[in-house]
Amino acid sequence: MTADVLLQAVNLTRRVDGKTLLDDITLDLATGARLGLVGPTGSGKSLLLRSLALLEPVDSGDLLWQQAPVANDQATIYRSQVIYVHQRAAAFEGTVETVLRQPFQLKAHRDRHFDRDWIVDQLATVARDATFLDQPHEQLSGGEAQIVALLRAIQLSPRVLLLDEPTSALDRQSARHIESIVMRWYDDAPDSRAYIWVSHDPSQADRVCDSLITMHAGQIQTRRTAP
Ligand SMILES: Nc1ncnc2c1ncn2[C@@H]1O[C@H](COP(=O)(O)OP(=O)(O)OP(=O)(O)O)[C@@H](O)[C@H]1O
Repeated sequence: MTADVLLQAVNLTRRVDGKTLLDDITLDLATGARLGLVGPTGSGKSLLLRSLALLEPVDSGDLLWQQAPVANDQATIYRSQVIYVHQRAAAFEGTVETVLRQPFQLKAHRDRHFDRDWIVDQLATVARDATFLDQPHEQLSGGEAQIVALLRAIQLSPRVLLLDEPTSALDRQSARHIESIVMRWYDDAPDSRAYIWVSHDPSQADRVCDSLITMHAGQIQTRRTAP
């Protein structure tokens, strides 16, 4: 099957206080891509991912979604297709179920409905049962909060996940749980989905990525196929 280009960054550049933080970044993300983003601390990985998620501005360059520039009035639609997952999940009030239901109150997701059975099925793959939904979110462990953050995103069926070190603060088992949720989302529709995964863990990058981009000082240094 031919891959379709979903997301394209063309010559993205970001400068702050005379320092170039992103330097002429060009990359494509096609359907089926499992792209790893690696590089030393401060090389610009998070900033790039956040720029792709429209969470940070750029000074120059273009961002294209399915070959068309992302116009200001399409940002909401774009954000429902391209979801950024932070390395530490935000804290929320209320139960896990309340937190998972919240996105459906937004205008952008009004045509969708919370699917409790689907969530319970997902939780089973990470050794949690339905009672997990009744737990207060603020009492969850870091790993559990990250599971909720991920399920909150993927229940919306995004085409692209931008995963910013989603397991860096977690123990090994929790990290594997996060990986299994992402893989399940990807494997459900690999011909229409893709992700970028920032990781400092080479064995994880080998496990979850097919190709790797290495950043250094705001630039793309190398592009290669994962071993
Ligand atoms: N909004 C911002 N305004 C100004 N400087 C920023 C901003 N975001 C990031 N930076 C700077 O840009 C550089 C790259 O930061 P970034 O967080 O993207 O690095 P990183 O490669 O993700 O690092 P790490 O692996 O430690 O997470 C750093 O010097 C950082 O201080």
